[in-house]
Amino acid sequence: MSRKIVLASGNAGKLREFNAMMADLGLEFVRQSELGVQDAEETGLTFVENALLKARNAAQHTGMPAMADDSGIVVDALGGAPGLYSARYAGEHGDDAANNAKLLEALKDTPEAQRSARFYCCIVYLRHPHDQLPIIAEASWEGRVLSAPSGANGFGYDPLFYVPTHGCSSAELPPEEKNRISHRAQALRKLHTLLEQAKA
Ligand SMILES: O=c1nc[nH]c2c1ncn2[C@H]1C[C@H](O)[C@@H](COP(=O)(O)OP(=O)(O)OP(=O)(O)O)O1
Ligand SMILES: [Mg+2]
Repeated sequence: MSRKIVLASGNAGKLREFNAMMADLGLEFVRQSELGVQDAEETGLTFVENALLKARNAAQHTGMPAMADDSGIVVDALGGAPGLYSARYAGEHGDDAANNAKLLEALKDTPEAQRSARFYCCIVYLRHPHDQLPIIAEASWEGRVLSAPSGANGFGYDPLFYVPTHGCSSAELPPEEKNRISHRAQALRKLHTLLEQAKA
């Protein structure tokens, strides 16, 4: 697959990670902001609906193949919250410090054994604006919420997400290791396999 893809995200952390991972997969993309595409309204009630809304918006505004990621942290003790609403959990969209503080507060009386959580990522790819057969890949990454932030890498909830397989937070992982094992890495690899199979 050779055509350039418009990446329908405004999240600098995600763009950094897609930049690193897509190069390795031979996928070439351009950020939607460089093409004047405004963010889509995320009015969906599921991750896949929101990812589809973002990808469709970018494809319709550019006429190009488009890819979008909708992701979040799903916390068992909070009935799956903040989940779909992770980016605006504390109210202001993208205020990572406020979102993390609110999550710590919400779990302040929750013992370690009940702080299980997962990052979830859904990626949608559209070949063109009218594509009726989107390619969809999803993955989750199991962990638990720490009681204090740790680490300076990554973005969003990484300082609070403990990765049991590595004994550290996802913000303490070297970026290349996170880009090998994360929900986003797993979902992108699945999408790439589906793209190859579909020769999209
Ligand atoms: O690897 C991750 N490490 C830490 N936090 C993460 C990760 N992956 C998603 N998250 C959090 C950030 C944000 O609070 C929400 C995504 O929300 P989400 O709507 O998909 O993205 P966004 O609005 O920041 O940018 P955009 O929609 O333009 O892609 O989940
Ligand atoms: Mg968003």
